[in-house]
Amino acid sequence: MKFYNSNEAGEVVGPYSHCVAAGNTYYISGQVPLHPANGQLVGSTIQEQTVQTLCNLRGVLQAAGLSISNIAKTTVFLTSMDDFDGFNEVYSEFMGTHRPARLCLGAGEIIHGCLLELDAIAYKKGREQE
Ligand SMILES: CC(=[NH2+])C(=O)[O-]
Repeated sequence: MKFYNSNEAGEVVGPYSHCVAAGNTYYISGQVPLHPANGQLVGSTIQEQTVQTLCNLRGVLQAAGLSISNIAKTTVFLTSMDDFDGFNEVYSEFMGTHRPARLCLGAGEIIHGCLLELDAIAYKKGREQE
């Protein structure tokens, strides 16, 4: 396995790595809307927080040599399903024409009062098994 961490996604907030590759499959830890530079929550609306979360996701993807097109599946946790449309608005723009599989569900509480958390599984062809 190979372990990746990104300065563009901020410090991890617990005992885990930003991303772990097992062969050609990459497991990206839950991303939240905390700013990479200072760890502070960015934004108060679901749109603002989704932008920061996806920027952090992009930072992790880049650290592992991946891009959006490598994402096979995401899991999204929202503290309120009333934010579903607002989240989708930003997520859809971020993904462009790429449409990974997805699970989206409501969560009781997310660290630091974040409105969402999102993790991802990505795939990259041609890596040696490690
Ligand atoms: C924020 C997060 N990914 C965790 O596991 O605590």
